[in-house]
Amino acid sequence: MHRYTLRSSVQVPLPKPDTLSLDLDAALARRTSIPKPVAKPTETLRHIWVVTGPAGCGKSSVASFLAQALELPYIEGDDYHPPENVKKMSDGIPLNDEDRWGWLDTLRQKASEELESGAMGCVVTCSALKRRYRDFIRQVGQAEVGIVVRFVYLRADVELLIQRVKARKNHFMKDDMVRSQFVALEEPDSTEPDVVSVDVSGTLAEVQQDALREVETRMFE
Ligand SMILES: Nc1ncnc2c1ncn2[C@@H]1O[C@H](COP(=O)(O)OP(=O)(O)O)[C@@H](O)[C@H]1O
Ligand SMILES: O=C(O)[C@H](O)[C@@H](O)[C@H](O)[C@H](O)COP(=O)(O)O
Repeated sequence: MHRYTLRSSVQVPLPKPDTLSLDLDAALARRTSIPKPVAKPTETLRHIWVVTGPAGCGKSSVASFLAQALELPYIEGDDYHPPENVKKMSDGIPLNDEDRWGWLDTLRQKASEELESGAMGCVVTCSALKRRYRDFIRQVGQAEVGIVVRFVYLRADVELLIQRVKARKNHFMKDDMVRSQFVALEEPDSTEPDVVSVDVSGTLAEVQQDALREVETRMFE
């Protein structure tokens, strides 16, 4: 488990009145034995980790793992689509920009709310297929000091994701939608340095560990 805290939680027990000593040496020794918290400037940063990529790339499977490992709240993007979007996707019709803006806005609001209510960060799933969608989510970090938005892009080829979505049960998004996701996709490149890219062709356990390693590396940058 990994925790990152805003302030040092070092607890120094106060001596009870009857054990107070007037011996100066002992008092000094006691003082110098108190560990001083080491303040890292980045400890005040709180991250919104947005796990992105086309349908079937493993957003939910990886993000829920990250949230658990990092002890952060988890926001499942698919839970916040309005019914019209779910109906459209269930009918095999890809969403367009207009369908997505309200949903993206809801997700970034939910993420901000988690931080406002005291969370040290949160993990969100959102396909965020296009650069402008990612830029829209980035605005949360630009609006407030101490909040950092970072993206984990789960990278795979289309055929692999068709297979994975085909095998997935009980989801409104079916495999016939995967190609349209790749048509819409604008893969992040080096012009988006806040994106970490993780190859998802390995087993789920491998991908989860790779993603966690990448996130941990950047947590205190
Ligand atoms: N690395 C992986 N290897 C094998 N199966 C995977 C892997 N990642 C995810 N899956 C499976 O693929 C399906 C899609 O994963 P999911 O997490 O729902 O993706 P997304 O949320 O991006 O649509 C699920 O059935 C999941 O169990
Ligand atoms: O689990 C999935 O299959 C995907 O997450 C899927 O539900 C969809 O990608 C998005 O929720 C929104 O749709 P767009 O990707 O078209 O924006």
